[in-house]
Amino acid sequence: MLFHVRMDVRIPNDLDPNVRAETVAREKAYSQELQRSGKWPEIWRIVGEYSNFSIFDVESNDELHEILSGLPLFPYMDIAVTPLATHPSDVKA
Ligand SMILES: O=C(O)CC1=CCC(=O)O1
Repeated sequence: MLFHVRMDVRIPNDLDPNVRAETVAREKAYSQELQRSGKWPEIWRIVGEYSNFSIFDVESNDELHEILSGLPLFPYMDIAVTPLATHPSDVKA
């Protein structure tokens, strides 16, 4: 199952800088492990924003929820999920 996910990162300005750096480093490692596994095949920075567009390829809504809620930056994010279906005009389908 494919999902388009938008993540808007909203880290509070008063968060301790060491906690911020450590959380961002854990986020990168968590994300890269999922990218290597194939579950997070695309991640793109949205130009001019501390946000990304990502594609997830997972087995279920529950699996996506588990992945997203496990993001180290999850407490500091607004997340919007869009389920994707095959387009009838897609030449690859
Ligand atoms: O910087 C972001 O867009 C948030 C994020 C998600 C995965 C990652 O490494 O950073």
